[in-house]
Amino acid sequence: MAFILGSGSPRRLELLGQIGVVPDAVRAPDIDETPLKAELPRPYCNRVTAQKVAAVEADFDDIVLCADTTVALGRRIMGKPDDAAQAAEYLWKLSGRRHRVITSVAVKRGDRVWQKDVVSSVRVKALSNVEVNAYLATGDWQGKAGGYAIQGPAGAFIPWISGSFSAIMGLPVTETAGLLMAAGYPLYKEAP
Ligand SMILES: Cc1cn([C@H]2C[C@H](O)[C@@H](COP(=O)(O)OP(=O)(O)OP(=O)(O)O)O2)c(=O)[nH]c1=O
Repeated sequence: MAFILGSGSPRRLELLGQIGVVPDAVRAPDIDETPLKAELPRPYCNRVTAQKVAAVEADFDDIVLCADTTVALGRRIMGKPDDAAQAAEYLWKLSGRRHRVITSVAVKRGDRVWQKDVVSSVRVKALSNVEVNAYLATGDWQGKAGGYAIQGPAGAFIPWISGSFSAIMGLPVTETAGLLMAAGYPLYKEAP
């Protein structure tokens, strides 16, 4: 049995490391992340995660883990911004409001899949021009759902969350540990 991280996200590799899990291989899934017409954020996040875990090549007895993080403002899905202008648009929409961050995690082994969605709430302070421009200049928004990352400089814009910090960052460590154990991954080896 090999453990395969089906993700190109350095955050997910780091968060797995937090619980002592080091993948035998890292394989980024290549799927179309375009939302379906009128698709709501949570079903979208769940569907994309299931597609990611189905797309990663692995031997039958390997354990594969994939996840997706989606920022949702009401019914609107905010993916990874294409450019700085879209990141700015997202930040202004999030400014002074509360939004949800959904992370779905899927673990596959053989023909079984264990999957869990974690929904958190995040409040962003009312942002100023100076704050938005300074953040955009860092480039930290690149590759981040909603155009920000709580673990980086944008942490200064977030006075309150309800939910899971690690889920907002990309991988909920509690739920991930549970899914890995369900799939038979030896997370906590018994002392001999
Ligand atoms: C909201 C938020 C997102 N993110 C990141 C986590 C994810 O890497 C990214 C959301 O994009 P995802 O599509 O979930 O993941 P990815 O494309 O980076 O990697 P892969 O599909 O190969 O697994 O946004 C943060 O790092 N911090 C945050 O606060």
